[in-house]
Amino acid sequence: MSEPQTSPAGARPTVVVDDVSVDYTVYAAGKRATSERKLLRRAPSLRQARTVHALKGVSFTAHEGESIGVIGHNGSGKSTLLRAIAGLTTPTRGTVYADGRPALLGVNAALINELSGERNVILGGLALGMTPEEIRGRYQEIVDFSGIGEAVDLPMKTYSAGMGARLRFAIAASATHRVLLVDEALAVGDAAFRRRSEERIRELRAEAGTVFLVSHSMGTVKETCTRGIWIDHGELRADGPVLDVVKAYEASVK
Ligand SMILES: Nc1ncnc2c1ncn2[C@@H]1O[C@H](COP(=O)(O)OP(=O)(O)OP(=O)(O)O)[C@@H](O)[C@H]1O
Repeated sequence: MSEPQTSPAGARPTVVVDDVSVDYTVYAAGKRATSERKLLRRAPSLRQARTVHALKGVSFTAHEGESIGVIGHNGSGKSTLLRAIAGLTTPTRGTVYADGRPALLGVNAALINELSGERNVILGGLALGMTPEEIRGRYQEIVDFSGIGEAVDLPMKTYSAGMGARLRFAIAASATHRVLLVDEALAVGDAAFRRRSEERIRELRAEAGTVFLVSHSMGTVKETCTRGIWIDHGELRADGPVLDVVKAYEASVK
């Protein structure tokens, strides 16, 4: 079960995670050292600094056409793994090799709250490397996918959390990525939106990309993914066919 998944016949590797560890330094009272200023402000309590080993020597290879569900309990290191693959977090040790620029689409994707949904579709599309023509061509499709309707003309700050997250997902899923990283985005929508998202993930996989999905919903993972990766306290606990990995994980939390 913990042996690495053998590659699908002839499929090209898209992501190689080679012995990756990520450490975070956490300061007194659980404050995170996110900026130099914060660090200086907290200087008197530096001696209370503590290291969190968020990922510990994780290795695996992903291939084109795979859809990989990343599962594990809260704080086990799943988001950190996705951020490392996207190049947003630098591993303390080890290396990530990736095909193209993996796109991380999560409920946190940076859009501007003061701007309308429409402006944000353009902004998000440009950030994902689409040309203005491509964005114009896909605009209606993105808005329809998000299901936010006429609210697209209103500033994003007037949206509910679910509406904002759906629009972010719709923008990011509209581009064709070689490697797409989805962090819990599917948890935010209603049943109809979830169905559209799952369908889109299947399409992206069929386009020979690789999809990583972090989710606490084992149903979604089983329906959407071919392979499971279980991260437990920062370590790769299991890697294999999705049904086997989900079963082992569920057995461990009972
Ligand atoms: N920027 C940061 N600074 C300090 N510690 C962090 C930071 N980001 C994450 N951590 C810590 O690293 C560990 C792994 O966090 P991570 O967010 O990767 O877990 P997760 O599996 O995605 O959790 P969840 O399921 O709750 O979203 C946790 O202990 C978390 O508190």
